[in-house]
Amino acid sequence: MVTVRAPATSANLGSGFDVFGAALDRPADIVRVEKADRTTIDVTGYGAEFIPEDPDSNTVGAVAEALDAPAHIRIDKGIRPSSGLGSSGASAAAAALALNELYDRGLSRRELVPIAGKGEATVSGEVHLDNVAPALLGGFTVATGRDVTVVDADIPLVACLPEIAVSTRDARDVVPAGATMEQLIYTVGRAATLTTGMCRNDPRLVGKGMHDRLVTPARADLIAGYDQVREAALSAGATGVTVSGAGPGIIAACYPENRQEIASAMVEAFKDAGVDSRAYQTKIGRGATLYSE
Ligand SMILES: Nc1ncnc2c1ncn2[C@@H]1O[C@H](COP(=O)(O)OP(=O)(O)O)[C@@H](O)[C@H]1O
Ligand SMILES: N[C@@H](CCOP(=O)(O)O)C(=O)O
Repeated sequence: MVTVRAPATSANLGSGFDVFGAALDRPADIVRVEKADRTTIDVTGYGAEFIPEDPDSNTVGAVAEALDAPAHIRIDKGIRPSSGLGSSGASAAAAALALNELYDRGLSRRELVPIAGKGEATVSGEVHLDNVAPALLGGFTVATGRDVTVVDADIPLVACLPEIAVSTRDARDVVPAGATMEQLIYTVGRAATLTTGMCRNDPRLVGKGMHDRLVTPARADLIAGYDQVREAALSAGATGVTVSGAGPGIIAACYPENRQEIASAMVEAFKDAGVDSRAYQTKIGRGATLYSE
């Protein structure tokens, strides 16, 4: 049996749609695999009742098929599905690493990124590697085509998850079809600022670089209370706040001393908007961890 813990991830980080991603220290999914004649899946944990166990519909099924690695796969969800915290991608990344080990396929973590991406695409509709790359490789990742650059950044974060479900597939439908030159110049400036901040471990630059005028406004409209929660986090000391992945999670960058206050402020602001939520005080963390038995 092989067991893997794969972390939640926050994709886009505002200015890096479909490119930027960050592994979060917590929460995480745990995936256990055992060899079998055909693939079967059991799901337990947070939101398990909303996750299909049919291999054709669960992200881990396509991974097992791509690796020609049939297995009994047990998924213990620590990351709620339809969260914007890379829940479906975390299971796919964990399964890729676990099955590669179980069947001794000898692929590197980088080689597993597109395989896990195939699994994730079964639910989101299109391949985007900005969840599975950080889930496998850790840190802050820049995924362009098959090239992934990793920065082992150390940035404190708060991820606040409201009791609203937004599927990545639906949230991709509201992405604008094009951009003006002015919007492109703004986005490049912010993305470069964010990347510099990650390389320097500078929460101020990371927060500044999270601002986005292109994709985020349309997605924010799908999250009740977004503007109030963003304002509350900024007032409590966040250096930047944006939609996490496709939402409804909201991610804030900060200095360590403000993290607790920001988490409370975000939960309070959601409550004022009539929405229950849960805040994770976290930071950029490592990629999936492998445990063999
Ligand atoms: N292993 C899995 N973990 C989480 N969600 C899964 C899994 N397999 C299939 N799904 C489906 O994927 C959808 C959630 O994925 P997605 O919309 O991309 O959100 P998230 O940001 O949580 O990854 C849900 O419809 C869920 O049922
Ligand atoms: N780049 C994707 C990321 C989706 O992340 P998720 O955590 O919501 O699955 C997108 O923005 O659609």
